[in-house]
Amino acid sequence: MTDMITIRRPDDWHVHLRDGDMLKAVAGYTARQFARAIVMPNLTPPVTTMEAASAYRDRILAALPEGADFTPLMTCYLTDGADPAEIARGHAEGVFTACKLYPAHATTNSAHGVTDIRKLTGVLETMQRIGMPLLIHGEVTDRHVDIFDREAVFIDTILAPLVRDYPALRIVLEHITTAEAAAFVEESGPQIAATITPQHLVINRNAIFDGGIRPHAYCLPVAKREKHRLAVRRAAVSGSPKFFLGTDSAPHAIDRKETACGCAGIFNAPYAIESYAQVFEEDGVLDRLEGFASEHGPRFYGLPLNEGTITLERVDTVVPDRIGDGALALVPFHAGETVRWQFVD
Ligand SMILES: NC(=O)N[C@@H](CC(=O)O)C(=O)O
Ligand SMILES: [Zn+2]
Ligand SMILES: [Zn+2]
Repeated sequence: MTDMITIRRPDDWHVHLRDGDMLKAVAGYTARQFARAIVMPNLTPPVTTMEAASAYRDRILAALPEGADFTPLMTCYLTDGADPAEIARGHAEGVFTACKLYPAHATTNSAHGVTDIRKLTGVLETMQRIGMPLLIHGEVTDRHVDIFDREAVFIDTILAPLVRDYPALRIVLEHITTAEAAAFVEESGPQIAATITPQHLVINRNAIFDGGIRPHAYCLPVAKREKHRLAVRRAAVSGSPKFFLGTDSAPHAIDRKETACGCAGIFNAPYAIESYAQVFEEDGVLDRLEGFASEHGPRFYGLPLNEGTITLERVDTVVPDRIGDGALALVPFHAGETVRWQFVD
């Protein structure tokens, strides 16, 4: 007897699809499992205008495999000079679903990010007024702050005051990694939510140093101590509508990962839903996977739930060491491991 689960088709509320040949190589993995995805704007140059976002959306649609049923939801990369009028117009015309705040130099391609949140006053007032979500990479960039503390310090010094100053602003704290982040979101009002990646449910910081340095386990925010993984995991499986699926799948070519100064990012798109399903099963709440993967996100964003379904079969699946060829070969999350589920369709 096979064991199957069928859930409403999920969405990915945080993904990096990249551009050019890499986009063509990875888009199909996300489009296969997810009906929609919030596409991160950290290209070079970043996506800061309606024109750039529309053109990028067209390139994504053109990169999809024949017959794919997938809607990219575009985001506007905030800079110090971001224009409230352009953002409001982009939102009204359905080009921008949300804006993305990268503190300058916090992560990959964030050099044009925001140097001081006070520069965004007009933008944040506008977003609050029109109900447009602000998505945040929540880490301070002060190099004197220990890298494992940068998320918690961001919450204390930037996010908590931001929530106080803009009490109706809808905020998603992206890819949370700490007990402090989970608690902050849980204790905030319904306008504050968080996305959670598969890797932050599965690995702690030991994985980055397991018998040697492991570049494919390195992403930002960096994985933390075990107690933080457990707290993030409790939040994900709790059934709270404030926590939802966002893979942060972030492909980088192997030679950019396996080098003296390797890029941050884990490519998890090919087995994303399997990875989440395994977590919910291990915690005895497979019945809550659908809420996390397919319901909490659209409800937060005020979008309709997807109509279709996906089916997963409980069958051991070996994740390959590499996916793709040549310069576009990538090492997926769980490479060489066995996951206990398989996405069927
Ligand atoms: N998560 C990562 O480690 N990397 C992301 C950027 C980001 O989401 O911070 C990337 O674009 O590579
Ligand atoms: Zn980020
Ligand atoms: Zn990301």
